[in-house]
Amino acid sequence: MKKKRTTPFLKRAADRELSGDEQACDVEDLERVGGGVVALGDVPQDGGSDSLYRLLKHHLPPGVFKEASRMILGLNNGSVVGMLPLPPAVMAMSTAADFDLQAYRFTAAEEELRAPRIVRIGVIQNAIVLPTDAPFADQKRAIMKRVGDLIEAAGTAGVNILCLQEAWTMPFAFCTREKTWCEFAESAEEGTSTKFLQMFACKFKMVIISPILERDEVHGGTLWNTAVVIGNNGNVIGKHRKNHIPRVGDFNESTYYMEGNTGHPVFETAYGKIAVNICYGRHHTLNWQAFGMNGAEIVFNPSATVGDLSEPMWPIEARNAAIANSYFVAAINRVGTEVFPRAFTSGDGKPAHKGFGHFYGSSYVAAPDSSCTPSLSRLQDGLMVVDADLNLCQQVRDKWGLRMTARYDLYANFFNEYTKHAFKPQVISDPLLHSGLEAHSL
Ligand SMILES: NC(=O)NCCC(=O)O
Repeated sequence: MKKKRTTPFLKRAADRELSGDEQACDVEDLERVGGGVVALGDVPQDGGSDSLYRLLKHHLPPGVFKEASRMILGLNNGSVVGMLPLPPAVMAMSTAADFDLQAYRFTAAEEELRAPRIVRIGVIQNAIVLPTDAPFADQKRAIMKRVGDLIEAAGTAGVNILCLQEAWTMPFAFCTREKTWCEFAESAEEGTSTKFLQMFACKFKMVIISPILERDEVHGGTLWNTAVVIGNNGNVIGKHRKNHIPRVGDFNESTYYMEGNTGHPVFETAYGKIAVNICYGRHHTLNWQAFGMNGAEIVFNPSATVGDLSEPMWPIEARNAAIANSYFVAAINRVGTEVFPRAFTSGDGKPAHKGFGHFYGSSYVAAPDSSCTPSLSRLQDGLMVVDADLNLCQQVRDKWGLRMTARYDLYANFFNEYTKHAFKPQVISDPLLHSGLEAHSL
């Protein structure tokens, strides 16, 4: 019997020498996919298939799959998105700890005056470990242990900048509106998760973005949805608080915290200029744009979102932001199904329920030239490692001129008018609509 492998393809890819033009998608064993196929219209009870990419690989003839993947992922610097070989030790870690491991590389054209600026990006997606009715301290400790194992793998893979998922230290309990979950909040600067990650940042000389539920003791213990940015020397460089708070479906986050007050900071790190657009902010194009205007070269989008609500949007929005703003985007979503002890409702007519639905993982990285990696598993914890030559940002800006043609003054004026109470929409009506003349009489 064939041995089941849950993290199939990049482990093997990294085992062998890759030719320069090798496709990023040479998947051979897709056992999970075959088992997870559902008929159109069915709602999968188990989270469904492992990934669209593996589904296609499994069902298409190889030549058709190659062409389909070129069309889906696009071309990076004129070639298919390349695979990145990883040290065998990292692959061994993914086997031992059973997480999806994928690695790719985005190149840029060689320049005469600038050396390549290659940064190794890592993203981690994970499920909670213990049931949500376990003691909070145990839940948090178990998540930190699990994520610690994944961070070790990222560090061993030589990741320079690592981002975790939104509110990574806790279940995404904001659906419940119960205040007991506020206990998971901690100080951005002094909290246990920050101290925990500072250790890894020092050990691996790695910048780490840590999205947590923040308690701001200085301002009356208020709560925020915050990303803490830890520098490669273990210092806290700064933090960003989520700008746009969802009020959709079971995402009852506005019960807990307010819209952020930190603007659109870009953090200049040893490895490049980075920013964090937290989850629901990805639906707001101006949010993406402001980070770009402040000079971000990579924007991370740590998220927590579920299938019914957003899965069709997921592959589009972060990728579109990378294209529209000529920077790299790393989109990270948690994985698994979280069930809470007490049923809740969200005022949408649905019966009281205890679950949020399936967090579909599918983390990926998109490049400014519209190319994109495949996604991590929809079902499994995962680490994606991506080399990105940041020179690509300026090259794409020079090619497409999107900043130059943006007409910011036009829009500044428009927004200025729009935000006035007396704003009148610029609508030019067909005079015949209100003239009493019927269309058929013309
Ligand atoms: N965490 C969060 O903001 N989720 C909102 C749902 C979504 O943006 O898909």
